[in-house]
Amino acid sequence: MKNILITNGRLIDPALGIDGKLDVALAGGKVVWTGNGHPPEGQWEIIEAEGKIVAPGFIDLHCHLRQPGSEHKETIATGTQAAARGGFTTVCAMPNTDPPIDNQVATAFILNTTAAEGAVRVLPIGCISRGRRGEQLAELGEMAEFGVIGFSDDGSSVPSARLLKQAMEYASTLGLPVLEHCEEMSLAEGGQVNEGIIATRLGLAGIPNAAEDIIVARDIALARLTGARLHLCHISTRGAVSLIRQAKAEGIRVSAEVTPHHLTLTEARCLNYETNAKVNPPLRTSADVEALIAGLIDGTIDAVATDHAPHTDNDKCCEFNLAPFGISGLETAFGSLMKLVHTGRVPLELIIEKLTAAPARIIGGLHGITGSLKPGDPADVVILDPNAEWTVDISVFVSKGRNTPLAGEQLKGQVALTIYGGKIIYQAD
Ligand SMILES: NC(=O)N[C@@H](CC(=O)O)C(=O)O
Ligand SMILES: [Zn+2]
Ligand SMILES: [Zn+2]
Repeated sequence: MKNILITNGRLIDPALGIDGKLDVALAGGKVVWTGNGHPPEGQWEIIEAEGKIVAPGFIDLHCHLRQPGSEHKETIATGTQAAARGGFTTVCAMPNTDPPIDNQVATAFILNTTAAEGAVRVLPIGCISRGRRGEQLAELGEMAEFGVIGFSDDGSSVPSARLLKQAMEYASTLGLPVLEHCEEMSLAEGGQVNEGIIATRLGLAGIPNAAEDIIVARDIALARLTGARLHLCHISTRGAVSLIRQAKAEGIRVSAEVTPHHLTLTEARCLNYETNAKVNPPLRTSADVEALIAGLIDGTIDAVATDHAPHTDNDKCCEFNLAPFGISGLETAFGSLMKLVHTGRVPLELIIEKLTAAPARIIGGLHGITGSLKPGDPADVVILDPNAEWTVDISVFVSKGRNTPLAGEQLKGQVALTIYGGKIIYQAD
């Protein structure tokens, strides 16, 4: 491995409060120095970053890698290559695979496969319930010993408040969060898109905001009761944002994430029965999008996570009703978030914080993840060109999932280079 010196870039490291022209030196898989002018003695491979931003490698709290069981949609190999292309050096894998990750052997499979084939670090999330069936608790303690960073039945909510309360009690003795997909089943059942005028025009059943708000409220009540850490996945409604804001003001241990698509797209994308815009939770209205942006800015929403949910062309090439939910998001995350920066809505430094320091805080220091570039930290770095314009070309996606409503779109802001453990793993052409 060559020693790398990244020079003349603008280093943004929100965990350390750094934003300035600083060089970064990497050796032995670690950051060894940041500073100006005089790097430590040695042989350096120079990476020129003039006009670019240098930041800690992005951390995705929520993605679907589909292995085991749906390797035709994605594998740990292809999903982590897509992560590298998106500037991510750590991704947390949701356990809704087949079989689900609900015990230590399955957890070990994810870690071993990653060690053999992964392009970036994969941190497993374990199921809350056995088989993700929502009936009995999974092997939470055993999975914790094997290194899961939290528990989730993502894909659905835990239907029983009693079971979730139990899960929270166990998770909090293990020091881990419960990550909830917020969707009240009886309200959401059969729903295809956001409930409202567009659903009516399309003749599709709707999923109302209340389906999310009800579970957010229930889960906050359980976090208040148990004192456990609750992390709310892919928040999409204005109601959820205000519930989380109140809960945080009360001192409840709740955190939340939002996806790039919920921050930048509305339900209007589903007109024309565009199945690549079919996602769970559904794309909502512009009033919801505004509330999500406000929540991101005021800290109500802690982090941005992709909820990368790859499906094959065949899966999505069908009647809207029959198409699976999900958007392939790793490769477009940064470019689409930059829309918020270029329109003056959100500062660039805040976007970087939501992709680095914030998710690192939620992971809580496990696996040595800091989301930062201080000497001694892993040499996980992303170099960004904030003004490069590019067209989303699904034919060059490295994810097997080409299911994005952004195909053909022009984005401004591109990942130029990704370094993982001191090695260059992606470089834009
Ligand atoms: N978000 C989605 O639309 N789909 C996810 C499941 C989920 O995150 O709930 C999937 O696994 O495909
Ligand atoms: Zn979900
Ligand atoms: Zn998900």
